Amino acid sequence: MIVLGSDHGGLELKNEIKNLLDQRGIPCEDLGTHNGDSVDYPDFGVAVSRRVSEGSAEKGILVCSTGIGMSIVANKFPGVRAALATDVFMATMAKEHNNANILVLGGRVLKTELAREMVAAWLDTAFAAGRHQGRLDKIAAVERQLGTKLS
Ligand SMILES: O=C(CO)[C@H](O)[C@H](O)[C@H](O)COP(=O)(O)O
Repeated sequence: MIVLGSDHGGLELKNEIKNLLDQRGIPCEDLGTHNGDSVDYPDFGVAVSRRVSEGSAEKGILVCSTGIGMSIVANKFPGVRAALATDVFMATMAKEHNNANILVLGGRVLKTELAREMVAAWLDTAFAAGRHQGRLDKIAAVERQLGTKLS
């Protein structure tokens, strides 16, 4: 299950991504926003990140105008590794090296076709593990030390 979220600045691209997931037969749930009214990106970033952090969704995709705000929000959540990507190489590395469980995109940054290629690259790439797992373990250790908790 992939959960999707956007603000008004990411709505159009999020809808395109939902089409891509539907075409590929990948189950997804759109947690909003559902229309073009101005909203606050943290509300939707939290909704998606909470689901991934709790484990009720395996992955998430977040879109705001730039992707920056959504990245800031998502990476507050324990166990979330949210990656803001702007090209196919970054989207690929986000999975291969970082095992990112949330991909973050900028709706006012990316052309639709590029974004679709990026999502496909992120989905189709395998985590390389090995030395990269050790680095993720260090991030998880920092999270435990800082005592981040969901409330
Ligand atoms: O990109 C964003 C945050 O990083 C959000 O999409 C904001 O909405 C963006 O800052 C644009 O805001 P506006 O209210 O549409 O002017």
